[in-house]
Amino acid sequence: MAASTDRATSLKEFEETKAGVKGLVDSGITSIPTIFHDPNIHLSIPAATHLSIPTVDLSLPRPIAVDHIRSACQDWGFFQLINHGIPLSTIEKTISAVRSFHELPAAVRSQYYTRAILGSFSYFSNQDLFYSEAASWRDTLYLIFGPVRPELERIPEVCRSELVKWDESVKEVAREVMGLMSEGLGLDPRRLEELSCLEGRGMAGHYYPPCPEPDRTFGLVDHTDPGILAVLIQDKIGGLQVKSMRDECWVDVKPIPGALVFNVGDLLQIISNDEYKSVQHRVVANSDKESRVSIATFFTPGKREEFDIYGPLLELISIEKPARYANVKMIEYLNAFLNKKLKSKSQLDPYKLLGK
Ligand SMILES: O=C(O)CCC(=O)C(=O)O
Ligand SMILES: [Fe+2]
Repeated sequence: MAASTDRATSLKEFEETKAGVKGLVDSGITSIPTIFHDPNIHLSIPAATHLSIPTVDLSLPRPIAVDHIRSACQDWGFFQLINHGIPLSTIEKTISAVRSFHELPAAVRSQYYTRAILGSFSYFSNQDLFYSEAASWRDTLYLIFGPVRPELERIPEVCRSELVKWDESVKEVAREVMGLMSEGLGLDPRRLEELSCLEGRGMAGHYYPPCPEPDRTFGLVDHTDPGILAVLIQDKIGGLQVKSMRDECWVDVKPIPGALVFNVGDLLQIISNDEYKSVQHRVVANSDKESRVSIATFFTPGKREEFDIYGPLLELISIEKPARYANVKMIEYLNAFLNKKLKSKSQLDPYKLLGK
């Protein structure tokens, strides 16, 4: 059989188990199937240990917090937020609810296995399984909280109340941080919120089982996030790495108990006219003996009608700083993301204006 047919068959077989990577690990495998062998793994140079992403303390006086957030968004595109008011116990409960879903018996969780994002809840392994060069060592549950209200009864009971509560908590902190980010751009604090940037919300509950050959694959290949902002919580295992813009090396995002990891998405880079940066990040395959859990909430504009267009904000454009991007039709932009492999050129490129 030709290699590509072989691969297609193996992908299909894996998909049909509906048990994800967790199912493979539970079957007792000691080596990973070839569909997971990543041809770019040699680029997986170890992270630079002397660097770390900035930490922002939200309890500092507002002008100082604005300043810290502005420089983090300009220089790193990432920061960890502490003293944000969400109790550690809430974060721990949310993480453990996602873990409980992924650790349900295979026969139970497989009933939820689907790639159809419609209907507010889905569970799958690798959103780009059929487009990517190599699969990654990760399963995901995905929820849509807005702009369309979720059908709550579709969310499995093991994690329903925790994830609904988490959506409310994360939205409130994001409201506050978007205010500071707007101010950091010299805009009215409500500017991003008025653009409906809090309304589109998707939540990915990732599960990274221990990998028997962590040198052959990734947990999540390098990518940028397409939307406005992502907010992540993670357990103590670690594995998330960010590409430093200055040194071009990978930097570990060390888990800080209770911290929220914020990162700028491609759309925020566009509307801020390159003031804030959307930066590549990835997750190495889990070499720990316990599974890793992380939960990312993605904020995108809720306005997605035919006529809803987003581009560099007029207040940020001048003769000295002309617009660097063309306008984006939101509905086309979001559809393009759903149909591409994660590891591909960022969504910014097609909108870049030449000569800038
Ligand atoms: O699991 C992580 O730490 C990162 C998740 C992430 O980057 C994503 O879902 O886009
Ligand atoms: Fe991401």
